[in-house]
Amino acid sequence: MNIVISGGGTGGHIYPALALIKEIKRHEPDSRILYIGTEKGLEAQIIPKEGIAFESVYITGFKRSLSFDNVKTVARFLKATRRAKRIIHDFKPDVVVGTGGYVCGPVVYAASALGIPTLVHEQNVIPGLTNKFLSRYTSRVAVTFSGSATYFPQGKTVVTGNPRATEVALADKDAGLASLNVPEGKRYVLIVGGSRGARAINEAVVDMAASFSDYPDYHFIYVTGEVHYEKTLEALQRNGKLPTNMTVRPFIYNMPEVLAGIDLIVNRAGASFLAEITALGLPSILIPSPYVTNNHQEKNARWLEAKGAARVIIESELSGSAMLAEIDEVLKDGKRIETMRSAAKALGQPDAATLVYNELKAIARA
Ligand SMILES: CC(=O)N[C@H]1[C@@H](OP(=O)(O)OP(=O)(O)OC[C@H]2O[C@@H](n3ccc(=O)[nH]c3=O)[C@H](O)[C@@H]2O)O[C@H](CO)[C@@H](O)[C@@H]1O
Repeated sequence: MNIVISGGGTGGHIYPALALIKEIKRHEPDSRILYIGTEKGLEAQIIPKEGIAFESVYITGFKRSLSFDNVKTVARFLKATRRAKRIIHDFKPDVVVGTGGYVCGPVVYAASALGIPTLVHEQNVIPGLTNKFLSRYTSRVAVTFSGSATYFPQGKTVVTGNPRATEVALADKDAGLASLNVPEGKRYVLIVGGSRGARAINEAVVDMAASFSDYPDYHFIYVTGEVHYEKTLEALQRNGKLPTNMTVRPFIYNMPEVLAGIDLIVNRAGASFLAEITALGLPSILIPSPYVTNNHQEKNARWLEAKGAARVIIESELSGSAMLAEIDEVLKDGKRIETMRSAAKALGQPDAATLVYNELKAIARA
């Protein structure tokens, strides 16, 4: 099966695409894959690193409010669609897939105009604008949560889960910790602010890092986000020497393996991360981003909290000490952590990638 796949802007749209590519390759090692993204999105760094062919189109997102920029965006959309049509025509895929983010708009639209079967994958409970628009033209819509099926046309919408869940469930847990060079025999806490890092979480960590050494049984793995790395490291060092039970990284490229080895995650509440956490049955402390459409991260987080899988701290109530107290409260209570683990696991969908692959087989040109 030859596939063009598009998704981008942030990791939450790119990693499900990568997980799906891995699943396709697992079944069909000879399949040809082409990824279409934008030069500005994280995909331009991540995809070529994975050895996958990458082409780009130029496109920006629509503003939800009335704005002259939207006129320019329409012009860019038309131009990007023409370019996507040329790329797709030359590559001759059997199916075209979009995993969200505005770059999918021209790519999936171009494919359906060319009569090529298409599928979009939606990671969130509340769908993004691009997927909603595209769902009118696609052959299939694959959703992560049954609750979002109501936003899409009936008859072509299927509940599959997020393909990244499968990748994480198959990950080697010892390899992740070994790659970070962390000491053995600790309780491992990963602190991360989604795929791009989060200023509020970084401030809380800078504020509390000096106290990490009061918890020698814990090892803190802290991901700042690529663009925040230098400044955050400087701020940490300004507060004194880095504690020895702390590892700081700008980004982690082998996240599935790292997630498989840790005991607790402190994070935003992006949908792909949540699919990973639940596939593994990993307890979490979630600080939803208040800066997203329809406050959807808080809805994601409250869903896990209601099932007993996660604790939630609202950003306005976040401080270094609140975060550290919550981490310690979860980790020191063996019974609580077990309950959180099984509650998270019950929500996991580890066969998601296979379900999406089966849909692709069903619609692909013979
Ligand atoms: C601010 C914003 O608009 N956020 C959205 C974005 O989040 P964001 O891009 O942060 O996405 P998620 O938190 O859902 O997922 C991040 C992905 O990046 C990976 N990762 C992250 C950090 C790292 O160092 N290494 C790494 O590999 C994670 O394993 C995961 O697969 O897309 C998600 C959905 O798709 C949405 O739910 C989020 O609301």
